[in-house]
Amino acid sequence: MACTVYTTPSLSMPNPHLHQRQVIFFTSTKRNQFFRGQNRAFTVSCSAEAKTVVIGLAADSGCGKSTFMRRLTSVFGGAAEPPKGGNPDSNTLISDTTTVICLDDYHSLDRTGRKEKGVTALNPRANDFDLMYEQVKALKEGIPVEKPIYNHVTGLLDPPELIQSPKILVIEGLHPMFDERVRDLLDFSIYLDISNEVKFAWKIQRDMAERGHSLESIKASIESRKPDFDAFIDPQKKYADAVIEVLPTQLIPGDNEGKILRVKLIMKEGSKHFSPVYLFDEGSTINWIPCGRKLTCSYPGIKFSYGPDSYFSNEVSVLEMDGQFDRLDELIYVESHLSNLSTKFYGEVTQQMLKHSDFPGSNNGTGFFQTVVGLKIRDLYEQIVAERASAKTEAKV
Ligand SMILES: Nc1ncnc2c1ncn2[C@@H]1O[C@H](COP(=O)(O)OP(=O)(O)OP(=O)(O)O)[C@@H](O)[C@H]1O
Ligand SMILES: O=C(CO)[C@H](O)[C@H](O)COP(=O)(O)O
Repeated sequence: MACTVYTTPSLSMPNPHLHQRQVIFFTSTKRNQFFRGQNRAFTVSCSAEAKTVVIGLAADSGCGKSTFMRRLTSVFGGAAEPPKGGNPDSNTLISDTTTVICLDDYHSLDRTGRKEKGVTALNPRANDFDLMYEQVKALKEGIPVEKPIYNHVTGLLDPPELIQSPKILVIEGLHPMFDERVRDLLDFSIYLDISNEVKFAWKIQRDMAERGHSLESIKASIESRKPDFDAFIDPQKKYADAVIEVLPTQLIPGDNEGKILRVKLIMKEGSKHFSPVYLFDEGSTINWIPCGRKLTCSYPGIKFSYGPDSYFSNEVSVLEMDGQFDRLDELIYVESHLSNLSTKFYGEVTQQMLKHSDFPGSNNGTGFFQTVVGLKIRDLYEQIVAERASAKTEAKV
């Protein structure tokens, strides 16, 4: 961290007069403090450099954040695990390059507190945005923090855990783009926009099949969260650099089963370090049905679309896939028609998809576009690192 040190000639002086400045590298976490040394007083004033690349991932609960995180960390290599020897109910996942923190840890009200006050976890009143901002900022500047833990098993706030500043920090949860101060710390932001019909289908699949909840309780839970979801979570999508929107298919008229999906990757134009992926010809409007000799498709087939559009008054490029793959190895045919994928070798998207074929959404646009966004994030990270390295070299010359 680069800091300016102001020194005084002697401690005996009233109102220390700052007369000397020099820039040093200071590793203490004690910033902007007044220190007394041997016959000298020091005031350390730091304008800390960003060290960590910060990514925000917003979505409602049960909308695929964990799955997306697993795909992202896999792109960087290495497995993501909870902090070693820590709280077994920690929500944090750490790999060699990335640390994923769950913003549920900034709930200021525990489950009982929320019940007493009649607010949901989606309501800003149930969350501590000041602490979220302070800690994300500190981590971005390379300073470790003691982050609280929200325990989803007990519904209580557990003692904090120590989080070291990683190369890439992902903040995932309900509100990564809600608070302007936190939003400004993000180098890239993603919103997973799951339509109500699909969210319902996924919730039924998980909460009924895997958690034994009744259909009525799932419906009631979705309904009770909806007003706060509409007020506080959904509006964040206008800030996202990339939105993955998941809708029911249009290939089967009237389908509301939520099994075959139409998925849009909405990519903001002009975001720093991010250039949208395109199909065939950048900026053109394209409809493509790739089924035939090179891609096996069963009913109802696969349709891709690509083109420019406007999203909350921002210029965007939209890539859409409706339908699902029968054979994942044939995805290479689709991949070879896409450009600007930021892959390191031919077929890397297909390789990633095959590696995680057991993850939800691997046969459709959800898994495909999550993988593509993961590769774009790796590219963004590498660009930022390269820029910093060249800035340092220039500063030395
Ligand atoms: N792409 C997908 N296709 C089909 N189902 C999916 C997909 N992504 C997620 N799901 C379903 O939603 C469930 C939740 O996914 P995941 O754990 O990734 O979401 P989450 O947002 O992290 O959830 P939570 O916040 O509740 O922990 C999965 O178990 C699966 O049933
Ligand atoms: O929306 C959520 C974020 O994932 C959860 O509902 C919120 O964190 C409260 O958790 P719990 O239901 O375990 O008390």
